[in-house]
Amino acid sequence: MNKPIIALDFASKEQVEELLSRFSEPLFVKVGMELYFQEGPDLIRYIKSQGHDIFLDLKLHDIPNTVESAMRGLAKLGVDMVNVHAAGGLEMMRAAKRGLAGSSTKLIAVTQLTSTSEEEMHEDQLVYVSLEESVLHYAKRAMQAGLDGVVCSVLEAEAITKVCGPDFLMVTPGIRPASVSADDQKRVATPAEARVKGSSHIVVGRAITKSENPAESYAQIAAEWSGRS
Ligand SMILES: O=c1ccn([C@@H]2O[C@H](COP(=O)(O)O)[C@@H](O)[C@H]2O)c(=O)[nH]1
Repeated sequence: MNKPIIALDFASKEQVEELLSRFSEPLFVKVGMELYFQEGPDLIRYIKSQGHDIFLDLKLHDIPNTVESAMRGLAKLGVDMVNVHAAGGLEMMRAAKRGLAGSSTKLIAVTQLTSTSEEEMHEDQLVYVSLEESVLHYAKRAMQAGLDGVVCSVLEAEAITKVCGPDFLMVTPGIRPASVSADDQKRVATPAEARVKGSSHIVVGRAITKSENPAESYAQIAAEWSGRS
């Protein structure tokens, strides 16, 4: 069972240090735009030096040439996972993969953000299929482009496994233990539901980072995710 990925949605290295100081074991953490745009590659090197795995969640979405060059730069950071938006298209995803050639960094594609409801997808994107159909379409395109998996919600995980097989990564944010508010997330599930539906990884931010006791919340979520509680 993969470790829960903790979303370090902070604005400074000091906040990261404070959070990490509460843990004694190696973690899998996610660095997103907020933190990376403030602290940059030095922070990635710092987190690596502390022995943690990193998902660098920058969600690239641009023309193929730009994405390929950007990925060439990110490959040098030695992070464990990076991503693009599948909406950038097949050629862009292939270019992203070329940019990572020679590195062991996993490449995944965001399908539909977990903060998007079906109604919003219709209104904002003028995509008039079901949300699951749209996510499945993007998952198939990501697989066709040779990516390692997708970012999706737990609600689509079973359908993706049927089409893309059990080895295709399904990294699922929108994870909320039963007692925690959904906030801006629309497609949410508990850690136990994620295990049952076949997520390969869960991403958890506020349920840990805003908790009174982050280490305890992490331990509870990890236990539920692995089926130990
Ligand atoms: O579809 C997506 C893609 C990425 N995210 C990111 O995951 C975390 C979730 O944080 P919570 O506090 O647990 O809601 C956050 O960093 C998002 O940028 C996502 O939520 N949905």
